[in-house]
Parts: sequence; structure tokens; C-alpha cells
Amino acid sequence: MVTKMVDLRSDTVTKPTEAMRAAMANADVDDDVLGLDPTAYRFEAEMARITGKEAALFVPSGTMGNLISVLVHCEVRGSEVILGDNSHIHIYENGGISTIGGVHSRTVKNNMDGTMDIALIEATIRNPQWDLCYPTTRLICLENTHANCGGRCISLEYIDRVGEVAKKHGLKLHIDGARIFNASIALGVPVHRLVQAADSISVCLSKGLGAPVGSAIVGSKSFIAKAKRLRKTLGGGMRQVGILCAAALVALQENVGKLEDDHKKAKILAGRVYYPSGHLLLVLILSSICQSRYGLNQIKGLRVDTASVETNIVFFDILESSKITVEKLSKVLEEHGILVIPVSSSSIRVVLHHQISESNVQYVLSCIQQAVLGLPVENAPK
Ligand SMILES: Cc1ncc(COP(=O)(O)O)c(C=O)c1O
Ligand SMILES: C[C@@H](O)[C@H](N)C(=O)O
Repeated sequence: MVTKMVDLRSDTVTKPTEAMRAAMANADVDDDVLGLDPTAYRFEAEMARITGKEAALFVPSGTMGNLISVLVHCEVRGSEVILGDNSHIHIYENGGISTIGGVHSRTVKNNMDGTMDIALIEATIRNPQWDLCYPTTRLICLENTHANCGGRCISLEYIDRVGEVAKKHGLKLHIDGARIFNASIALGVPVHRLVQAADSISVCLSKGLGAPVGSAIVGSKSFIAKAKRLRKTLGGGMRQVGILCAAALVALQENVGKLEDDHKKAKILAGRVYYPSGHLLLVLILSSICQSRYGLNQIKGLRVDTASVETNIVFFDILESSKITVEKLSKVLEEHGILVIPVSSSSIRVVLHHQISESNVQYVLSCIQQAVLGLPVENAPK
């Protein structure tokens, strides 16, 4: 009988901590539609401070955060947005920017690292001389970290260069920053500097930061004023929302510092062995220790692009030569208390978060190795 689940389906699965629950129970609240919920006000002020933007707005989800942001920037009919063909907005948000906002999408191929070639972006911008025929490009969207590209970080230099292209052509820049804190920690760049070139960012508190619900969009005061009206139009105007914002504030205080551990656990799970630079003796000692701590990439029949594991997301392939299928492996893992999401007939995604321990990681590795090698799998997670 499995007693404890090791849930690697996503970092959206985190449960609120006791501190979050206590903060929710004691939150100072008021009607946030008729006036101002004091805790929502504190949260939004904190998000504006952290991101270096004028204002912020609590929204129920990252999907609504992206939708509102795109619709505010593209409020004129016939607008077009340039976004990645593998972006969350394009793939997982029900085409809301088109079905609800009437915004035309123009996709550019996402590179393996989550970027889009800047020359391609610029070539995709509509020539205003043909505005009789063309939609009008008004917005460029980036995603940092990039979920479908394995949680890859988009560099500061790249974002600033895209920002320059947007400014040159009179366009706005939105960043889907569902995991912008992961990018900030992995790159060692403060969030406010990483998003400096962006006109708006959508930030998830409900992913690696572990809040039960919610995201925030940040931008100029005029942008947030428009966003607030649109949030109400979409049914996102909430009453005593401070109950949710209280947990989000705890998430900011308690969990940003845990993200680096999530990234470390992901690299251990992936089998991305990494050594401190220099010190040959140290490298030799570490390599002997690290080799004994195998990861997915060291399991025969599996393949991981370990270099792409920069944050908390790991994609791994089951090779054709392997004796087990994705479906079978997922089933065996579930029987042993481990939840994962297959992303294709040959690939599985796992996402690390602060409620997965290093011993859970070792348990997962042991179960996967035994299952892939066709050996009996040990029981419940430690
Ligand atoms: C990159 C990215 N953007 C946006 C979202 C949407 O967030 P939500 O699930 O809160 O709507 C997600 C996942 O949930 C995501 O991974
Ligand atoms: C699947 C997707 O919508 C979600 N953001 C996740 O990464 O789990």
C-alpha cells in the first residue's frame, strides 16, 4: 500500500504550507471590487517592487495573466502578436487571445533553448506600408523560463535585444514569466533587471513558489488600470482576495530561496554531473563521488539532454532499444507512488519542486532503473 506520493507531474501540484494556511486564516481582507483589499494591496505593491514596474495586479491564473496582458497591448482590432510556436500561450491557453480577444497570432519557431531567432522576429513584423492587407503587429511575447523547452532560461542579453527590436518598431514586449523567479535564480540576475525591457510580465506564484492559487501581472500604472478593468470583464474581479494574496506573500518570503535546490534536484535526477570550476583534484574526487550517484542519463535505455536541464524541469526519452514503454513505465511508477506526465510516446516530463526531497529523487531513480531494467521495483517512497 503506497502511503506517500512523489508528485513530479508539475510544480503546480505543490500544497500550501502551514505558514501559508495560517496567513490565509488570519488575512486582513476587504472587498477588492468595491475598494481595496489591504492584503491584495500589500501583495501587489511587493510584486511591483520586486519586478521594478510601476504597478501590479493579482490574477487567478497565469493563463488569465497572459490573456489580459495580450488583450491590453492589442486592444485595437486587427492587432497581431508574435509568439513562439512552442510557447504556453500558443499551445496551452485554448487560443484565448484569438477566441476572446480577436488577436491574430503570428508564430516564430522556438529554438531548443526557448528563444526565437531575432532576425526571424524582425522579419515577421508586418510592413505598415501594407496595412490595407496586413494585420498590425503590436506585441512580441517571450517565455522565461521556457516550459516546453525544458525550463530553459532566456538570457538577459537576449531579452534586452528583443526589447530593442520592439522599441525600434514601436511594439510592446510581454514576458510569460510563469517561472521568472526560476530564471532569475538560475541566471543569477535579479528579477527586476531580467524583465527591465518588458512592458508587462505575468508571474506565477502557484508554481515553484508554491502558493495554492494565483499569478500577478506587472507593468505601467496605465497598463495595470486597463488590465484591472479587463480582469473584471473576464470575471476575475474577486472580493476578499487577500486570503489568496496572503499565501502568495508567504510564498515570496519562504520559497524563492528554495528554487536553487529544486534546480539541483533536477540536475541530480537528470544525471547532469557538474563540478566547481578549477581544482583538478577536486574534480577527480567529485567525479568519483558523482559517478556513484547516477541519474536518468546513466540508466541504459534512457536519454536526457542534461545540458538543457537549467532549472526544475527534466524531459527524458525512452530509447527504442529499451524494453519498456512510456505508458508502462508511467503505470509502474504510479503503482509505486510516483506521478509523472508522459509528453509523447517516447518522452516523459518531470518537474521538481520544494515538496520533493533528495531522498525522493533517489527513490525515483531506483524505481525507474529497476523498471527500465525489468527488475522487481522496491516499495513505498522513503
Ligand atoms: C510557461 C507557463 N505559462 C503559463 C502557464 C499558465 O499558468 P496557469 O496554470 O496558472 O494558468 C503555465 C502553466 O500552468 C506555464 O507553464
Ligand atoms: C501543462 C501546463 O499548463 C502547466 N503550466 C505545467 O507546466 O504543468
